[in-house]
Amino acid sequence: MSYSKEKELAISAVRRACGLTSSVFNRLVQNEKLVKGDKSPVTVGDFSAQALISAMIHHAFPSDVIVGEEDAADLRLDTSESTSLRERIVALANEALTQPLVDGETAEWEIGPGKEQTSAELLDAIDRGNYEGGRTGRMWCIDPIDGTKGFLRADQYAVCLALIVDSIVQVGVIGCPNLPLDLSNPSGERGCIFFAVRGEGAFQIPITSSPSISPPTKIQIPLTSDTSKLTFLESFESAHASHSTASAIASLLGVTNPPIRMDSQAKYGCLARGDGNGGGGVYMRLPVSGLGPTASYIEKIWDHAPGSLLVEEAGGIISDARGHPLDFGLGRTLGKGENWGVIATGKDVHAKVLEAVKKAFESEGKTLAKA
Ligand SMILES: Nc1ncnc2c1ncn2[C@@H]1O[C@H](COP(=O)(O)O)[C@@H](OP(=O)(O)O)[C@H]1O
Ligand SMILES: [Mg+2]
Ligand SMILES: [Mg+2]
Ligand SMILES: [Mg+2]
Repeated sequence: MSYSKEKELAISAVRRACGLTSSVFNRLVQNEKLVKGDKSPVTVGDFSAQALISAMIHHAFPSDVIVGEEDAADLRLDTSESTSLRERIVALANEALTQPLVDGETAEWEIGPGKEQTSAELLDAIDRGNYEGGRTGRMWCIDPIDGTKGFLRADQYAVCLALIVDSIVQVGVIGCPNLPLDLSNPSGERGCIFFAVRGEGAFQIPITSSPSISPPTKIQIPLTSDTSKLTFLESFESAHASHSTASAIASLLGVTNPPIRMDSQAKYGCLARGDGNGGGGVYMRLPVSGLGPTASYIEKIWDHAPGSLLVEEAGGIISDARGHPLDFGLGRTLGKGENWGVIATGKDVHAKVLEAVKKAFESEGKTLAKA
């Protein structure tokens, strides 16, 4: 099955959302940030980007369901703070929704100039992301700003969108407005969109372009069997993934390159295009405390769905610490007790990395056997 319409829609929605979030950052004021129940931050950028992407999906594929990270409950409150946030979000989402097409975009799903959505429609668009997930059917998965903490630091973040069909990711798009096109030239051009369709390879385009303007660059994880040449890609936030376990694993593999610590699924893009020192990378995400059923955090599907496809299409393997594939059919998360972290790397070294993970756990007194 070809997913060309879905791919085009996803790239167009992600590109618009990246424009929106970049402009929000430049105009962000302090009271435009909320703290969610789990103490994590959310901004007008997160809400308006989810409204935009969800509205575009609904317009193009009205019967598809959506799992989105954010919900509009806080925006529906009858307080002055809520009202002003809501007004900002509606204005931002409409500005992006009604922008004219860029070269190469198809008008089919275009909401278009003069078709502003009402506040009620946009709040409903955000809340359309409340789907509980599941094993069967077509389901879109939105992380409107992945790496909100990076976004607030003016560092890396990503707008992430995936189409999951019967629990398998078929289309994945990751927009990284602040990521250099070439990581070894940090002062060079910034802004990348990564995309993949299952069976068709992984690609990068500059955020300023579209696949029909300039041909996308095919990206690939470098082939290597020498684990000492690997570069680790880790969360910037030490509360999100254990830096110390990652460092123990790197030592066991003889790695000498310093880790790249970066927010968001931009890491999956870096892995897929071979950033580091030419020796391939490893995305390493292990819980800070506990493991499996006792892990301190349950991973969300929107934090990994597009990245997982990008890695597979670039010649990599993604699994948990036991080597089990990630299961996107368990609901909004990768499953309490079902997922044991995330490890992604090139095909040739994946098994060796898992061996090292096992050894590192044993020396921490942890076992990979299910409790
Ligand atoms: N304690 C925790 N452990 C692991 N991941 C966490 C976490 N708290 C938040 N996260 C997730 O980590 C994501 C960022 O990924 P990374 O750590 O690779 O930068 C966050 O996405 P959002 O920023 O979209 O909320 C959030 O979903
Ligand atoms: Mg969040
Ligand atoms: Mg996220
Ligand atoms: Mg997010």
